[in-house]
Amino acid sequence: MTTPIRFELIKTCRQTGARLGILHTPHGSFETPMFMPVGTLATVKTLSPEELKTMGAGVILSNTYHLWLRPGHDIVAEAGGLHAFMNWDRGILTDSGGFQVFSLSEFRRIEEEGVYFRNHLNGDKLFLSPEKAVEIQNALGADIIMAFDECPPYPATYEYMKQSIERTSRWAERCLKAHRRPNEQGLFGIVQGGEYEDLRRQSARDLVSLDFPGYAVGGLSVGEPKEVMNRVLEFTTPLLPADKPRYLMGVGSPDSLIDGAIRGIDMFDCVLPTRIGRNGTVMTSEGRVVIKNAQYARDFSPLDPNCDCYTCRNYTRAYIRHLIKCDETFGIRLTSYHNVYFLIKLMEQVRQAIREDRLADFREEFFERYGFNKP
Ligand SMILES: CCCSCc1cc(N)cc2c(=O)[nH]c(N)nc12
Ligand SMILES: [Zn+2]
Repeated sequence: MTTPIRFELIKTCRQTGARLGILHTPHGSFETPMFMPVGTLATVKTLSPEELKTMGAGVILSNTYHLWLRPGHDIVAEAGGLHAFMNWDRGILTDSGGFQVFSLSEFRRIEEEGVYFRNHLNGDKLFLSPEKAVEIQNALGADIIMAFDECPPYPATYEYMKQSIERTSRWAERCLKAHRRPNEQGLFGIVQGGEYEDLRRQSARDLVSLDFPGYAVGGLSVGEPKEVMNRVLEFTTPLLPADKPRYLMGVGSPDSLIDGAIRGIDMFDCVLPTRIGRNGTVMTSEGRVVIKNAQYARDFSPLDPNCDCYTCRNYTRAYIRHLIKCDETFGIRLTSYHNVYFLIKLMEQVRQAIREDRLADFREEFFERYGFNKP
């Protein structure tokens, strides 16, 4: 079998152990560590593919659960798959849907065969299994697809977590068997286990024995303190093969991206930049700015004086505040553009710091300026 996904390790930062790599996919090769913007319903909200390319996005995400419900994976397949449907010719990754079922739907029941739940849009009864999740992702046609997993809430008891990861491992094997396009789409396994080191080891051992082309660390960014996330990463990423890509799911604040890269993560995704952008909050090199605040009414400087994005080169805080206050769509386009650009460029700076073996120094400088070190 020719694997469609290959990770090329370029170098390791001598200061931190962070990795500089290249993720090779059927739709291009992209440097890592990378930030992947999320386009849940086949669009990164308010941004065009051309804008995403201009800012340097390589892989974007879409969502099995949402696209299954609307417009239906059969329609996307008829369009020629997600790349054709959304006019995106670079990398696409789809999540398997389990997380969204647990986070969006009520009245759910988890059984060995799969998950019974209600459609969050109309209340219809639905069932999602490892086989169905892979069937949908095979139809959507993303370059990277994810195994169907359970992401237990935080905190979860040890007993609950143990039976959950053992079922997730059985589901992972069923996903591999159900995968119909292994030469075109790389199926990643998702390590679970919460904050329990022995369960993380058990989950990683099970999944690595199945030899996936890549691995995700799941079950984080679910409300746990950042110290817990960092501790879990410290003992989990070394369990994963060094020659395979490592994807930390749902992680996206600037400090977590830097701390995740330091702990050996290559790929990140998060809805944060577009989600906070829609309520007028932006990330800048000097910390977060809530643009609606009255202090910006006569502030004719850019969102971020150290940013060269389209928004920061052409518009002022006063103008963007005005648009957001008036619910003008162009306002959230400008904040979303800047926020996605900010995280993509942050990862460029992280990669440069790895090249120069100075990621720990970069972390110190960035945290100081952003205000992460403030008590
Ligand atoms: C488009 C969204 C992708 S990431 C969603 C996500 C986010 C977080 N935080 C955890 C998980 C997880 O454990 N499993 C799965 N499948 N997905 C997760
Ligand atoms: Zn900007």
